[in-house]
Amino acid sequence: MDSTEEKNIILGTYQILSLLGRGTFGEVYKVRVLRGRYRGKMMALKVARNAEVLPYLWREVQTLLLFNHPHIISLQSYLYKKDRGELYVLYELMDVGDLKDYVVSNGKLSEENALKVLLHVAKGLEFLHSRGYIHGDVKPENIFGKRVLRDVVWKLGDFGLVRIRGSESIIDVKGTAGYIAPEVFRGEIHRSSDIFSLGCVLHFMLTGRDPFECEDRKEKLKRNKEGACTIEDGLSERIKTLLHIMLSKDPTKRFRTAKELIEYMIRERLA
Ligand SMILES: Nc1ncnc2c1ncn2[C@@H]1O[C@H](COP(=O)(O)OP(=O)(O)OP(=O)(O)O)[C@@H](O)[C@H]1O
Repeated sequence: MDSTEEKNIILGTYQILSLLGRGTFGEVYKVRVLRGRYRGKMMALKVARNAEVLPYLWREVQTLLLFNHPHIISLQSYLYKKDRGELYVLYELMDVGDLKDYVVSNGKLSEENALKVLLHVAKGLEFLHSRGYIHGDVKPENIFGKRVLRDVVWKLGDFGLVRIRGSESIIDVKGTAGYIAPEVFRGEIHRSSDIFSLGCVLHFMLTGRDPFECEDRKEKLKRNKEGACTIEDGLSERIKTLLHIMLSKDPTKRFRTAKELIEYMIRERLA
């Protein structure tokens, strides 16, 4: 560590203000940019050191560089320090944090708020889907909020498992139990697999639990593989109908893409 880093300055450019969190890649810091194009701005800097997961972060970097959308987290720049085996990635700061923490701290969302978040994320996904990409890891931890005036804008992040449609004949099962579409366990993935995961996110926002929740982890995984979800009682009929479509075991019975979901939401006055 050089002397500038001792003063909490990374690469002579980013002043660390706080630690936002730790993930499998390394740490994410809230930083103030001290020079260059973004001078004076607060941003999120990911410092990735774990060699095993670097390829996933590279995939995210390569994908995000191509994307510019109000509901997809934006990547400002990156730097690879080959000698140290470290990748530094600068993102826009999502000051509300992720949706998982948001629901855990604020409690379940009202239907109106949950539908608002759903629409924001669906718009980000629509952009991806229309370009032939599948996100592959839609879950509350990968959805981030940012305060804009008095409102919160929600964006899709974490593109480490992104895929181009049809690029792999057999796929590995990655993701988080509770949010994986059942066909993914059979080595199949479609854009509608993201719709299934987003349905699980909607269930989580409204009830505080994913639709496969149970004490026993093995049993939960089994239920997820079988697509045996339990939709909690107490939700309105229109939400239950929406969840039944999104969480359908058969991928062809779901919305095929996020565009179809948005069209349905508009038609049914859910958006
Ligand atoms: N742009 C951002 N703005 C604000 N907070 C962020 C941002 N990116 C990540 N974080 C926070 O930093 C922490 C670590 O995030 P990170 O994305 O590195 O985890 P991860 O390694 O991807 O997670 P996982 O281990 O599930 O893959 C999380 O708490 C997350 O909410």
